[in-house]
Amino acid sequence: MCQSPLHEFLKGLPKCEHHVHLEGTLEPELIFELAARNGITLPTDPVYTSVETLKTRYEHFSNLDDFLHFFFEGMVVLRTEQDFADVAWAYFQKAHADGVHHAEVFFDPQVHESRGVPYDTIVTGFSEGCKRAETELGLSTRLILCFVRHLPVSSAKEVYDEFVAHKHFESGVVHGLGWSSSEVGPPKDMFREIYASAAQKNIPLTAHAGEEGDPTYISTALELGAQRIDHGIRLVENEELMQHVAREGILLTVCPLSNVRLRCVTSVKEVPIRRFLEAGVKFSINSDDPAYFGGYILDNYCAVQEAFSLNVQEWRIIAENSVQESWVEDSRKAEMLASIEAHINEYTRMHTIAV
Ligand SMILES: Nc1ncnc2[nH]cnc12
Ligand SMILES: [Zn+2]
Repeated sequence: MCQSPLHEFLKGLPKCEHHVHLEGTLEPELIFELAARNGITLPTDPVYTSVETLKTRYEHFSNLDDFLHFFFEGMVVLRTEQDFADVAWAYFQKAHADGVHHAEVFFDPQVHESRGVPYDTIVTGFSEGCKRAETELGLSTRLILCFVRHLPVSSAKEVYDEFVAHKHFESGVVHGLGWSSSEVGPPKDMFREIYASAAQKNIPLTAHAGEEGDPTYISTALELGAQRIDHGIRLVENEELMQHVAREGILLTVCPLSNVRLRCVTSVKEVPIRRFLEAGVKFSINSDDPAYFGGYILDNYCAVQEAFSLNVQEWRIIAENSVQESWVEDSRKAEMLASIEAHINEYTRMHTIAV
C-alpha cells in the first residue's frame, strides 16, 4: 500500500481505465496454470523455471521490444475461449477492487491468429469476460481491437476484414480500433488504409504513439484519424502540437509504471503530469500491462500521487476528464460523474470534520 495520505481517497475515487492490454494482465501464476491445462511446453529459457524467476526477469526490461518478447511469449498459453474469458475475468476483478467503474480494454487478435487461434475464439472468449464483469461487478466495458506494428500490414488487413465481416462494430461486440507493439522502426503510417476505411464507418480510433517515438509519431496518428493517443508522453517535446492536443481535447492514456519499467523515463517524476495539467492536456492514468509492470491502476494513481503530491482539485480534473473522454453513452458518464462528486464531497466533509 502506498504511504500517501490520499491513499484511501484514491482507492475510492471512481476510475476509468482506457489503456490496458488484456494479454498484459496475464499473471505469471496464470501462465503456468494455463500451460498445464493446455499441455503447452513453455520456452526452455531458465526464466520460465518458476513464477519467481519470471517475475524477476520482468523487473529488468531494457526497452519496449525487450518487454514485447516476453509479452508475446506469455500469451501462447491462451488457446480456448475459456482461457480468454478467464484472463479477462481475473483482470476485471482486480480493476473492480481498485475502484474502476469503466474499462476499455485492448486485445491483439493478429498475434493469436498467427499461432492458429481462430478470430471467433479470441473475441468470444474476451467478450464473455466483459459480459461477466458487467453482470457480476456492474462495470461498463469496451473491447478495442489492436493492430500490431511488428507484423505485416497484410495480416492486419485480414483481421480487419474478419472484424468487418462479423459486423462486430455494429453489434457492439468490439467498440473501437487501436494500434500497438514496436513503435520505432515500422512505417509510422502503416495502417493508413485501414484507418481511412474505419473512419468512414465512424469507428472510434486510438493509437500507441509518443511512447518511445518522437512527437511525429503522434502527429501521424492524428493525421490518420486517431481520436485518442495511448501514452503520448513525448508530446511535451513539441509545444505547438501540445497546444493543438489541448485545444482539441484529445485524451492521452498515460501509463506511468509502464514508462518506468520500459525505461522511457527514469522515474515517475519524469512523466510530464504537471506539464499536461498546466497546458490543459486531458489525460487518464492507466496500467498498460499490469502483470508485467508491477502494478494495477491504483498503483499507478498512487505512484503519481507520490511523485507529484496532487491536490483533490487536481484529482477531480483527472477523474472527470477520464469519464468525459470515455467511449460510453452520456447516461453512463452522468452516473460516473455523480459518483466522483459524491466521493469528493464525502472526503471533503470527513476531512473538514477531522480538522
Ligand atoms: N506499452 C506498450 N507499447 C506498445 N505496445 C504494447 N503492447 C502491450 N503493451 C504495449
Ligand atoms: Zn499499451
